[in-house]
Amino acid sequence: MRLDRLRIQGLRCLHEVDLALAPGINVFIGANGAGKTSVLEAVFLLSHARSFRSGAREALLARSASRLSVFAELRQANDRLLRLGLGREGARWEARIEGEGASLGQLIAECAVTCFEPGSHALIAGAAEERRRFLDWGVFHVEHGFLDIWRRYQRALKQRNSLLRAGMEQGSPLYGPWETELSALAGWIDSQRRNYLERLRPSLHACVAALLPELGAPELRYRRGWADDRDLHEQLEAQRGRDLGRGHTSLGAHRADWSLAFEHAPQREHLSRGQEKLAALGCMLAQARLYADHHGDWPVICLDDLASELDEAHQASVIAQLTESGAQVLVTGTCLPEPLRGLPHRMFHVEQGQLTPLL
Ligand SMILES: Nc1ncnc2c1ncn2[C@@H]1O[C@H](COP(=O)(O)OP(=O)(O)OP(=O)(O)O)[C@@H](O)[C@H]1O
Repeated sequence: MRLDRLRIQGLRCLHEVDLALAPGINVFIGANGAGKTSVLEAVFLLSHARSFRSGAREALLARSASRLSVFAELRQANDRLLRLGLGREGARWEARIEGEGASLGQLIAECAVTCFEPGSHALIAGAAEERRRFLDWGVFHVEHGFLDIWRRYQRALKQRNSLLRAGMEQGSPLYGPWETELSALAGWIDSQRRNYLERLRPSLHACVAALLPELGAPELRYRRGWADDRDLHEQLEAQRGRDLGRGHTSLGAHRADWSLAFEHAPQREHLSRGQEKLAALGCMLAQARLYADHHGDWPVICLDDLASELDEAHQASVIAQLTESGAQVLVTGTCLPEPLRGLPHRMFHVEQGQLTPLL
């Protein structure tokens, strides 16, 4: 899929931006703080309804604006053109598809964006939440019902946590229904996640090994969030006493995690920061490739500050993979990354939130 047109209003320093994008490579060049990453942030919002940057959602809204919005004309496989919009006024997101109100789930089902940025190494070295998000984004695009089940799971979890925080005694019958619900939903979530990881495994091996051949074969490991030998319902009941002390539910699908280990770097601590980044990028490219296999359409690929994240050989390897795939690519930098010289691309100069196409 590709963005033919992108309009951004009231996002950080981007007050009013309207761009016609090239189907292939688009490069955004400008000084620090010019607004390059914010363009990628806008694109990412359409497919995740959140930013890839940490920090409060309120910070996305330009200081002088009361509303932020992102609008895109998205061309999908088979040349279908979709008009998508996402706006935020106050604390609420509002999605639109073809001018009609839509749920966030409907919006993100239509638009797929993968973004590699300076914080991406967190996928390898950061908290488990980052990896669960990655995994669940992939699962959602194979099985859209996932979002609904995940929300129901979160509601049941909240209820059990409220009982724990209220100090409800271990033997209370109030726990039972929530534990039954959690256990049934977690079982479904776990099986979807396993299926997805099994499908991801071959492209993950190929993409990660292509970027990090020196580390040998990668191995994908998954933990579902509760012990393998008994069902969750039983474990939750047995765990009530300890959970009461902690004030939250310590077992379940919200505790799942996955990791990558390498033949020549069996522990995460064996990876350099650059290798963490490359491993994260490999995972993202693998996910994008699996998406393309499933939907017949590559996600839009964003590469923030590519030249300062990767050495030139790795930049060239990524660009070669993406050029071959035919994916639309949005790259930012303070200058044109060396491997892009000589390749067809559209370039935009970014300065104080203003974008100018360069010929
Ligand atoms: N809520 C906001 N309202 C107005 N301006 C903001 C807001 N949040 C951030 N900014 C400004 O918007 C700009 C955003 O910069 P962005 O991170 O997109 O720049 P960049 O070109 O990617 O920079 P770098 O090369 O340093 O990474 C910065 O100048 C920042 O100070």
